[in-house]
Amino acid sequence: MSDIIAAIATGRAPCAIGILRLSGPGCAALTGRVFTPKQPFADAPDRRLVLGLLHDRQGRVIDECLGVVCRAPHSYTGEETVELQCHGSPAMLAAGLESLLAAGARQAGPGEFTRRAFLNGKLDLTQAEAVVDLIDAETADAAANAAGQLGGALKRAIEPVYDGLTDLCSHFHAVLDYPDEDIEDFGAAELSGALDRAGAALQELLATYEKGRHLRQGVRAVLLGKPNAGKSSLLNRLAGYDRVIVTDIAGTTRDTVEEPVRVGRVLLRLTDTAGIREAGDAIEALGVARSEQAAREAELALFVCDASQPLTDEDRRAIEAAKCAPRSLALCNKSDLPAAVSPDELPFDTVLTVSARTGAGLDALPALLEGWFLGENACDGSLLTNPRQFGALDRASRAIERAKTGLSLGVTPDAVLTDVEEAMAALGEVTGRTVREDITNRIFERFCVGK
Ligand SMILES: Nc1nc2c(c(=O)[nH]1)N(C=O)[C@@H](CNc1ccc(C(=O)N[C@@H](CCC(=O)O)C(=O)O)cc1)CN2
Ligand SMILES: Nc1nc2c(ncn2[C@@H]2O[C@H](COP(=O)(O)OP(=O)(O)OP(=O)(O)O)[C@@H](O)[C@H]2O)c(=O)[nH]1
Ligand SMILES: [Mg+2]
Repeated sequence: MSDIIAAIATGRAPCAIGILRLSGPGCAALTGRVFTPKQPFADAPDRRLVLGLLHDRQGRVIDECLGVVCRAPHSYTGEETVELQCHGSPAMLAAGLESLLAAGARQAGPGEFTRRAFLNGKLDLTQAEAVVDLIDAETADAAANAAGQLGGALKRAIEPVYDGLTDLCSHFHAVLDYPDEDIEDFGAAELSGALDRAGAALQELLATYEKGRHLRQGVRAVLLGKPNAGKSSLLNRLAGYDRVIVTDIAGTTRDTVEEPVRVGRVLLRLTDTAGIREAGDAIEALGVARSEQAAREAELALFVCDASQPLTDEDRRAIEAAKCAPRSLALCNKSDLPAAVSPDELPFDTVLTVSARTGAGLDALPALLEGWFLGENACDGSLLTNPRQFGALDRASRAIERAKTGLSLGVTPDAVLTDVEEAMAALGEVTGRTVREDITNRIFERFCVGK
């Protein structure tokens, strides 16, 4: 039987409401020793807020707050749970927590509430991982996809594949039980059809990962150009505030600076770089080297030129660096000044004429980037976003491919079976059916305390 855990479930800054949370059999009675509504809290009606006084370890009243009991099994964790909705003073919440710990609760570890929900079958592992993704979501689309997975979207995509493979396994076991019969007698075509379906379903899911990754982690993007082109001005314009220093001195930015920037529905992890030029001193040389490194690591390069000046060799060097990224586009900046560069001089499929100073032309960027990186997805949880899940599904898919090849080459049924079982184990790691404890530990470590 599990013990009673307690934690502050809300943030560490003063705010309107702060929540203390407990889970474990008997937690209502335990809470009743420090939280006193009119009726004893242990007898409070299920899932109904009651008003009462919260006492610290010394018995002093430190808050007037609301408490609620959710009795097992109808709670988030599946156990008896209690929440105290207090005024949001971090100091008072800490004193309240201490009081609960003194009454016999234990400080909850990171993700321990959700771990209990997982262990009690309230959530599978895809849903538990969606909880962290939801908390970490940096865009509404990322939240929508995580909410879909919390609702079981990924689980529903994977379970039928797992069930299909379970059926296959029982066929193969039948084959193994009658070693004198030929595998053909067990419907080889049917077996390979089932493998094909499982493989195709996994491929479909794996193919969503690129967009899913962009949704969850954002797109690594870099601004490249010669000094004074207006890279830092563009970063500030996209960020919506003066994040980096802008001056008319060439070589203002000396090191790379990263800033998350939302462009429409796309989250860019945008890196501003030192202008690319023949370096004057050692620090500048390092800065330029870093700019070129950032370009190599980026998924999107934004080449910026000062379109009020003719192109130079420095521009051409920056163009070359930008072309190293999988996607690139050119921003012809300073459109508020008379133009000395025409867009078709630039060797990019996409050239936008913009002004960091006025913001002109930048409104074309959201639709463009959404098309490239998110596409027309519904954000309903159907996108695979998590590298761990991708890795395990990829292993499952490879194992199925091996089984298919084995079957077509006529290898022994037990060899094919080994591959199918490996695929099932990998799928089980995603849903949590067959996951090892060290893996679940690592997953729940990513959670915050109180979740
Ligand atoms: N105050 C508060 N807000 C919260 C949570 C919470 O635990 N407390 N949540 C969590 O961190 C999330 C909501 N998730 C929850 C999911 C299930 C249940 C629950 O009580 N489930 C029961 C009853 C279901 C029902 O009434 O339909 C069950 O599954 O049996 C509660 C919260 C977000 N907001
Ligand atoms: N007229 C005009 N000036 C701009 C525009 N964008 C930037 N500038 C000016 O150009 C100068 C250089 O801008 P920065 O943003 O510092 O240029 P940078 O590319 O970051 O330069 P380095 O950090 O030196 O590589 C500043 O004086 C800006 O005010 C623009 O759209 N129009
Ligand atoms: Mg700069």
